[in-house]
Amino acid sequence: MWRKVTATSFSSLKSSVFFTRLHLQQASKHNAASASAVSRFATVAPLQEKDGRCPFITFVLGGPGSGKGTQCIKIVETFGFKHLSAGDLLRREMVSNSEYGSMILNTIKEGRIVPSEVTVKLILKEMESSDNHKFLIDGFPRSEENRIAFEKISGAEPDVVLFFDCPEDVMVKRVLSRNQGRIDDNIDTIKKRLKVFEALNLPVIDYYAKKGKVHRINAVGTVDEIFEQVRPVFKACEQKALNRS
Ligand SMILES: Nc1ncnc2c1ncn2[C@@H]1O[C@H](COP(=O)(O)OP(=O)(O)OP(=O)(O)O)[C@@H](O)[C@H]1O
Ligand SMILES: Nc1ccn([C@H]2C[C@H](O)[C@@H](COP(=O)(O)O)O2)c(=O)n1
Ligand SMILES: [Mg+2]
Repeated sequence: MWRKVTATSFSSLKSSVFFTRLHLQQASKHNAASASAVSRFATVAPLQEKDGRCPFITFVLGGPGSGKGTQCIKIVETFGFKHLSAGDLLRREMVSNSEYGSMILNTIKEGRIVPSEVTVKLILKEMESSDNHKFLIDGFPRSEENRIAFEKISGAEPDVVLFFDCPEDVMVKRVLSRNQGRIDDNIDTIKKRLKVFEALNLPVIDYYAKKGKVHRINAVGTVDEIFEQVRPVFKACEQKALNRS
């Protein structure tokens, strides 16, 4: 069965090495927001077992341009996971005539984070409709609001958290040369995304680090060099993922 989890108080995070005054200000705003976001989820069902198996969940985290999507492609090829990029799901929703379209567009353009109510629904819908039971959830949770909403609604927590740790100058260079026509790949939005990453995403990584779930990957190097750090993480849990029941 799924492990049931409960939300964590922000006070337990205050001693973290990652924490700064900015984190705490942002975190308390998001803590208040998360309570109301979670209350709007009454219609979304918790994740269920499929064919007698519980999903094996990996959260893939790291700053903008740290190489999450690139490494996810290699993990899918090598280990047969289903890749769900929260950013891609939101971009797809944005262009699909959704009632949330303009809100998502403006939020992404501003480098901010879309309310969990929207993102968690999109992720859970994809998980429910997939035949796979091994998931890479890329770019999620981006904030404590995301994390708490996902854990409460799905009734699950990740088995593994990958953290692609990359210096800002490398991330900026990669994003500016990405050339995929993304509305947020410009220097002004990147600066905002980096601030949001530090203020809201590092606390999530810290939370899971304290639970012993984080595998830190040095994200500087060639794609293949980086994958050689990723490979043993999945090798080590291959049996666990296969035998999940
Ligand atoms: N190790 C690497 N060396 C050089 N370039 C890389 C490396 N990994 C990824 N890139 C390139 O950097 C850009 C950003 O990579 P990617 O899209 O995988 O990052 P991301 O973490 O998913 O970013 P975002 O959060 O903005 O979606 C892409 O153009 C990709 O081809
Ligand atoms: N959990 C998430 C993930 C993504 N977004 C928005 C904000 C991001 O800047 C944008 C692009 O995501 P990426 O492709 O870089 O992973 O999508 C969000 O609001 N919440
Ligand atoms: Mg990406």
